[in-house]
Amino acid sequence: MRTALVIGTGLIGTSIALALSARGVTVHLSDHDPGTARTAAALGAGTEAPPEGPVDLAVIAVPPAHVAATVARAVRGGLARGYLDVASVKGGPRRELEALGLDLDSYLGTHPMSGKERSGPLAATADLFEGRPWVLTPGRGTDTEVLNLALELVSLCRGVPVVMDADAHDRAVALVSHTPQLMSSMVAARLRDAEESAVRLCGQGIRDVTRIAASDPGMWIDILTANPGPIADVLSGIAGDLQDTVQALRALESSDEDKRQGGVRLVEDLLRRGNAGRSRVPGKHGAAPAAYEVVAVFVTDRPGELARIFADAGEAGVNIEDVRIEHATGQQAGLAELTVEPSAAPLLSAALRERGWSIRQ
Ligand SMILES: NC(=O)c1ccc[n+]([C@@H]2O[C@H](COP(=O)([O-])OP(=O)(O)OC[C@H]3O[C@@H](n4cnc5c(N)ncnc54)[C@H](O)[C@@H]3O)[C@@H](O)[C@H]2O)c1
Ligand SMILES: O=C(O)C(=O)C[C@]1(C(=O)O)C=C[C@@H](O)C=C1
Repeated sequence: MRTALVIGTGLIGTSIALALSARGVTVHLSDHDPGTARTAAALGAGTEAPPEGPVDLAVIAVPPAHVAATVARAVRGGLARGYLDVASVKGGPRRELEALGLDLDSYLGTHPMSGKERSGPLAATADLFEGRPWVLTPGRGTDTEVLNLALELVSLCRGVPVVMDADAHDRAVALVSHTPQLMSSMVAARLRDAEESAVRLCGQGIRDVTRIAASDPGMWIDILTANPGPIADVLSGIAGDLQDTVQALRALESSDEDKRQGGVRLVEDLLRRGNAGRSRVPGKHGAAPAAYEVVAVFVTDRPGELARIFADAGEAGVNIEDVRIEHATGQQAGLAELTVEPSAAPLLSAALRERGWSIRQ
C-alpha cells in the first residue's frame, strides 16, 4: 500500500494515520471539521491536501451512525481501490449499505479491538493497535484485493487480524465491550451524588472499573443503539445475578444461621465464577493469560522517577511485562506496580532494593 485516505481524523483515524505514515505510506486526511484534520496533520499523521487520484485504501473512521453514508459517498466518488470502516458495530452499517443498493465488493467492514475513553486526534497514538485483535468481516462478494489491503493495513498497524461474520462479531462485542461500558457507567453513576467523604476514599479498584465511564456519550449512544438485542441478552443474565446477590446479601443480615449460610454460598459462587471468567481474558499481545507477579515500588512524584526504575530493572536483566501506577490520595507519591515473570520477581526486588528503592512486601 502506497497511499491512503483517512476520513474522520479522531482518535482511531489519526492513530491509524500515524501508524501508516510512520511506515512510509502517504496518508491524506479528511474530516467534516477541518480543524480536526489540521490537528491530525500537525501531529504528523499525514497531509490535509486531497489526493490527486484514487488512493489504494480509504479508511472511514467516523461515528457508527455516519458510516454508511460516508462509505457510500466515497465509493460513488471513486476515491480509492478499496474501502473499509472501523466502526464498533458491523451488522447495522452493512445492512444500511446494502439498502442503498451500492456494489459492496470493494468494501470491507472491520473493527480494531483497541481504543481509549478519550476522543479526538490529540488522544491518538501510532501504537494503539499493537498486539490487539482487529476484526475483518468480509461478505460473500468481497474482492480479494480489498481483503489483502485490509490485511496489509492491520499488519502495518501491528494488529492481529481475526475474520468473523458481522452478526457474530456484534454478539461477541455485546459481551466483551458494550455491556462492560454500561456496567462501568452504572457503577460510576452511583458516585455522582455520593458524599464527598466517600468519594475521597476512591482507590485503584473503582478507578479500574470506571475508567471507560469517562467515554464520549455521543459515540456510545450510536454504538449501543446499533446493537440493542445482543446487549439486552447479556444484561438480562447479569440482572439475574444482581437479583440473586441482593437476596443473598439480605440473607446475610438475617439471624437465621441456615439463611446466612445460603447467602454466603451464593456470593462465593459468584466470586468463583468471576475468577474463572477473568482467567479467560487473553494476556499481552493476545497470548494465553500468563501468571505474572507484581513487584510494587514506592515512587515520589518527580520527573524521571519511572525512567530510573526502568533503567535499574534493565540493568538487572529483567523484562517488565506491564506497569501500573497506584496514586496515593493527597500525597505526592504512589506505587509503581511492575508486572514480571514469577522467576524474575525476587531478582528484581533484590536489585531495586540494592539501588535504594523501597519495595512493598
Ligand atoms: N473510541 C474507541 O475506543 C474505538 C475503538 C474502536 C473503534 N472505534 C470506532 O471508530 C470510529 C471513530 O471513533 P473515534 O473514537 O475515533 O471517534 P472520535 O470522536 O475521536 O472521531 C470521530 C471523527 O469523525 C469526524 N466525523 C464525524 N462525522 C463525519 C463525517 N460525516 N465525515 C467526516 N468526518 C466525520 C468527527 O469530526 C471526529 O473527528 C467509530 O465508528 C467507533 O465506533 C472506536
Ligand atoms: O479501552 C478503551 O477505552 C476502549 O474504549 C476500548 C474498546 C473496548 O471495549 O475494548 C471500546 C470500544 C471499541 O469499539 C473498541 C475497544
